[in-house]
Amino acid sequence: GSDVLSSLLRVSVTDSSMPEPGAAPRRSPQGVPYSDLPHIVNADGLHLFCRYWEPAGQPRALVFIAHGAGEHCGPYDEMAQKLKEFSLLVFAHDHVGHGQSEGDRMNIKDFQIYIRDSLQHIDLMKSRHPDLPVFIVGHSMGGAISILTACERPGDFAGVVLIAPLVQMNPESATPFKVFMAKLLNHMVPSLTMGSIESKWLSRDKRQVEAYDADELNYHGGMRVSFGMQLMAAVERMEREIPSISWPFLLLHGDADKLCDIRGSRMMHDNSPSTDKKIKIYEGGYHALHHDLPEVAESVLKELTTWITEHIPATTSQEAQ
Ligand SMILES: O=C1N[C@]2(CO1)C[C@H](C(=O)N1CCC(COc3ccc(F)cc3Cl)CC1)C2
Repeated sequence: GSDVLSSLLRVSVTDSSMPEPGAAPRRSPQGVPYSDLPHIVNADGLHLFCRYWEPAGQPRALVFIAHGAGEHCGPYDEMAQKLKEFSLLVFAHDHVGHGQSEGDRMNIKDFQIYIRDSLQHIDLMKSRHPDLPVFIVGHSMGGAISILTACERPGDFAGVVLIAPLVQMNPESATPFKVFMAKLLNHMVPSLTMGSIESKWLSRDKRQVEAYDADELNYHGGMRVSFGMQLMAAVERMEREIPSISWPFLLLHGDADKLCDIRGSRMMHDNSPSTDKKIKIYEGGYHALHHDLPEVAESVLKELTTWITEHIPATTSQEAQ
């Protein structure tokens, strides 16, 4: 009847890209309007907080930094500042559910979302600097994101630097019984949380461990079973991809790492067909090498800046000179 017609007429076609007039601005988990923060909006409409470190002169290359589980891209400021000194344009974002980005804290429906969002940000920066080579630097879970991102675009990256990447499960934490129980629990209570990341294993430098524990942008809660399953799925995906990895990479791993087993890095280095690959083992090094004892952190910065700058292709104009 006419009331149905009139109610239909009242339906306003809302254009999702334009906020409703008078709609409250989208705010970060810390309450800051995204209109005041550098950000991108991912394919699910979630706002991701971004950071950019732009060199003064012409940049020589783009470097995307992928942070790990439960942390955010802020702690990479020192590394990014160093890369900026070499005229590299560094950019990063807080992955969904991390730091100042939207999304359920340290949880993800599908690990592929991290890779899709990274490619969106990389493609955005490539569109702004079409002639620059692109590198990725990834730590821990961010290393897994970096590996799977480079595998999706095998010819697109001049190089990938992996700092203690998550490649294989820690055998102690992934005994067949524990994996079986995790899968069983995932069906029954996926939101059940397991233990949280033990910060004492992050670094031998207790000031770094204290900074991590005090950083409110880090997630200090327990790890959901469902999140652990996504990490396991990513590990299985990498196992399948490694035999076809042919892009250049640098692996840095501590042999006292208790969070991401060094065997994963050794396996990747030994089994990938890439002809341009390097692994550097830090004796006694803990997980977050870039935040380990000062001499280790310094060596990591030197290794990665040297490796990246040596992997910047000479531009045709230079060759012509
Ligand atoms: O400086 C830094 N580094 C950080 C924090 O701050 C460490 C953290 C990070 O990414 N990981 C450390 C923990 C690890 C747990 O792994 C699992 C747990 C349950 C499971 F079922 C399957 C897996 Cl694979 C994943 C990788 C980033």
